[in-house]
Amino acid sequence: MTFALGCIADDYTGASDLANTLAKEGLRTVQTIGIPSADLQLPDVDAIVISLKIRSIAASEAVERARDADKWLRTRGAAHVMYKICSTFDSTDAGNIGPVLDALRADAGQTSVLVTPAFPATDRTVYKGNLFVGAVPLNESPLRDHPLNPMRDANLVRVLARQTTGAVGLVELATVARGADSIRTRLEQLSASGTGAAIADAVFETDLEAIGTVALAQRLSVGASGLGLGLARGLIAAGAVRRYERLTQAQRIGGPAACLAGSCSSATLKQIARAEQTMPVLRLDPENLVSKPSETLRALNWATEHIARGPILIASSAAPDAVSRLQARYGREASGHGIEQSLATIAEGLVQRGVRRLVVAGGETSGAVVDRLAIPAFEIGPEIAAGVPMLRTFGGRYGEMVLALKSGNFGGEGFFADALAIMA
Ligand SMILES: Nc1ncnc2c1ncn2[C@@H]1O[C@H](COP(=O)(O)OP(=O)(O)OP(=O)(O)O)[C@@H](O)[C@H]1O
Ligand SMILES: O=C(O)[C@@H](O)C(=O)CO
Repeated sequence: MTFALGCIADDYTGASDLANTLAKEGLRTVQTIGIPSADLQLPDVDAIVISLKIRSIAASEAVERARDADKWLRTRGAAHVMYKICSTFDSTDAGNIGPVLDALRADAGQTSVLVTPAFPATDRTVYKGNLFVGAVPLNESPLRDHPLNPMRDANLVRVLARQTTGAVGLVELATVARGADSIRTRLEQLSASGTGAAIADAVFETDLEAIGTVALAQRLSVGASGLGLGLARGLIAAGAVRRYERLTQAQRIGGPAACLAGSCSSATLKQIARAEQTMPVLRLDPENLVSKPSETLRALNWATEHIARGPILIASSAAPDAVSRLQARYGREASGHGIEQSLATIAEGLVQRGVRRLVVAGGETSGAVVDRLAIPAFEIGPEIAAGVPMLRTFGGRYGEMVLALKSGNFGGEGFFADALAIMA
């Protein structure tokens, strides 16, 4: 097996977002869940995206898993590995972006690593090291109330410096806008002064193309899907990969369809409210989900009543004040993990009742669901919304299924209906 680009994603929705971008840019791409087992026959591809679930676990464990994935990719010939993080830089002062970056950088024998979460397609831009979500700095966006990693500082040089052992520098937009040579020169300066990570400003796709070109000459880069776009265009421009036309039509799979939401992002809350106008929606009791196993049974009984008549949505999602109250009572990790596992149990019950089309909202939630269903890999289908492709399972115990794993903040208000329309 040979491929041009190896990627490691810190969560599953992030992985499908990156896989979507690479496929859209013309790279034949497969998304694997964890390191592929020896007996999984992967198709011929240009890019492999290994999905890990390491965004919110202990830093030492995240480092170990990322290093194993990196080793797997390198021993199969990956000259460049991109570590995919969230476009809203989801992390805490304890990690995990910094510790993973430090470890992969040391393994790659590289001095300075380019880092950018910019992703213009979803309005994430970086200027003077500050991350903007739409028109506002990260700390003024809804991410300031994220249930697991509240983002209260928009300055990524500062944010990353608190997580890494090395110094953090900046490649300013004026430098990026002058093109690849100018970025390379700045990176060499930062490297010479021993700077371990360089946050790169980027506002437009042309900025990411220039950053991608420079990154490809190195062994490691860190960023969100915008960086993936830059790397993909760089590979095609260099003739390392021939552009492939992605499928824009999904093959029909049919059968019952369901949506599950564990994301509490403001985008997902609006999408659930909109879905209530078009499909039956069950709002779970989050307190019962954490403390009483019977809540999952209630959900599955409700689903059994409705599923034959059309798609349904089951959600644990709640507004920030309700999330805070639950966390104060049960702890942030215990409530998050408890709800994820309950939603995974509901997903498994739905699939056992014949569901083969499943939409999941939320990165951690998607991770728990996909793990419970023991899906080994996905082929990348048509795009549903920016950053969200339709995924077709590759192998696995339930046969062929289609899924959409939606990052919490992605998609328009009609996302659930949009996804179901494509996953016909
Ligand atoms: N009502 C609730 N109260 C407290 N926590 C909740 C509630 N509903 C869901 N959660 C937890 O909130 C977390 C949401 O994280 P998740 O990654 O699934 O969504 P997200 O952060 O919006 O998505 P992404 O990571 O893709 O941006 C999960 O741990 C989930 O179990
Ligand atoms: O980059 C993003 O914003 C998403 O792919 C993601 O990682 C959210 O979990």
